[in-house]
Amino acid sequence: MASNARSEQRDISLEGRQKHLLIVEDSRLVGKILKHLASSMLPDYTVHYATTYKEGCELFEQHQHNIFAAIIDLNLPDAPNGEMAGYLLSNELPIIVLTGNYSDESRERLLLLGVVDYVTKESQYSYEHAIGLVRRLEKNQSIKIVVAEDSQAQQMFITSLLEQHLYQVITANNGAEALAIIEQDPSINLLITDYNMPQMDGFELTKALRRKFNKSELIIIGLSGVEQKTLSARFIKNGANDFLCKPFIQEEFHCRVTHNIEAQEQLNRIREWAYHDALTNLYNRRYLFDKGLELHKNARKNGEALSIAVIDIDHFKQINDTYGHDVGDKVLIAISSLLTSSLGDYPIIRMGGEEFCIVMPNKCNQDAYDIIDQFRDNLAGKTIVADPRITITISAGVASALQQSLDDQINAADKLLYQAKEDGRNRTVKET
Ligand SMILES: Nc1nc2c(ncn2[C@@H]2O[C@H](COP(=O)(O)OP(=O)(O)OP(=O)(O)O)[C@@H](O)[C@H]2O)c(=O)[nH]1
Repeated sequence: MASNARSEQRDISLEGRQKHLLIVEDSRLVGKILKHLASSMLPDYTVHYATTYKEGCELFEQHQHNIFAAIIDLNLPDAPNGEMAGYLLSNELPIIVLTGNYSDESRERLLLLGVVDYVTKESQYSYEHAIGLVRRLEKNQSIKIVVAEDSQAQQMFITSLLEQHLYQVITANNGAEALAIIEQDPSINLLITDYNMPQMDGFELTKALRRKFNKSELIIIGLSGVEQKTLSARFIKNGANDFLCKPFIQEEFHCRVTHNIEAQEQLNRIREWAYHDALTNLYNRRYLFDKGLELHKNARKNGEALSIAVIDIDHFKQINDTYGHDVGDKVLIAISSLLTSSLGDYPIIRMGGEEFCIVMPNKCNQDAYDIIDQFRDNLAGKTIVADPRITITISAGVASALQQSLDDQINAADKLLYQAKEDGRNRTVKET
């Protein structure tokens, strides 16, 4: 097992840097298109623009500690043979090269040099692709990829391709090693695995991992040789997301890796939306009955404490009736942000209307009561919305008896909340 030294070095060196992009392009028109696209697609970046090799070098020297990547024209008036690319690559800067005309030789030369990608100046899409790659590189720095491959030459080749795109790479010499690495680090996003390996082959590894991680949690790309065509289908049937036949060309490799990572990101984004309440951005009921259920099951299985608190704003209808629904919404947003800043260690769910639920693993009834009642006490009398000035109080119920289902425990907390309302509001009621 060997984590990649160059990636680690780059990660550290980029930490705290501002986002600066260097563009070196002598055509005013192309430069204008790139600057325009950068301002809309990378609004958080400062763009330095040069039209010659000399200017490009000067700008790089001035801002090199902040420059993250460069998009450069291969042939500049004062550097017709790709000298700009050579200079920036010797300074370990990721570069995307623009070229006026494609040829197999120049493609080969550029990829050998170690550029991130080359883009032919053909259409608006080419320029969008170049700018989009900068954002991709930025995200790649936090993506961890395990390469399981017993051939040292193949392992080094795949690692170098991934490094060029700034991924964090961890290598394994066989399936058993890869399995141990991934089991220890659930933040690993992707595994690229060969089939033929000592100790544990690619299929066994894929099968073992699929018992623990589904396809959106861990992407698996299998590698198979041309002489073993059926391996690819078998990889998929054993749970791999995708496969690649060796030998592959670099573009094909990057396309497959990027495509799978972007699909995973898209899925995670959709899942995030599906789990969040649109007004307050707190979790919603769907989250409660997926993740909350898991927490509840685990607590029961391990004999650990888990408390459920249900909180409700007192006389919220009066706020709506007096000031209107918009002000009511402001109050809901304000209390959600207070809940997050005070109780953000626990999942906070908007159950609907002005009712919130907090799942508190490892908290017994008294501990959970103390935390929730402290929050209630701090809130009472505090101005929650400044204009018009609004103060609120809340009532809460805290249930911790785990013999019930999650649903039953929420109902029990709801009953205690009802009692708090009955007893005069602005109070917390726990189990007796
Ligand atoms: N502004 C706003 N109001 C909402 C929203 N969802 C529900 N409500 C309102 O919340 C109010 C809830 O009122 P009630 O259930 O009568 O409760 P309450 O006035 O808080 O009284 P108690 O809970 O008994 O103290 C109703 O007026 C709903 O229309 C929302 O998303 N935004």
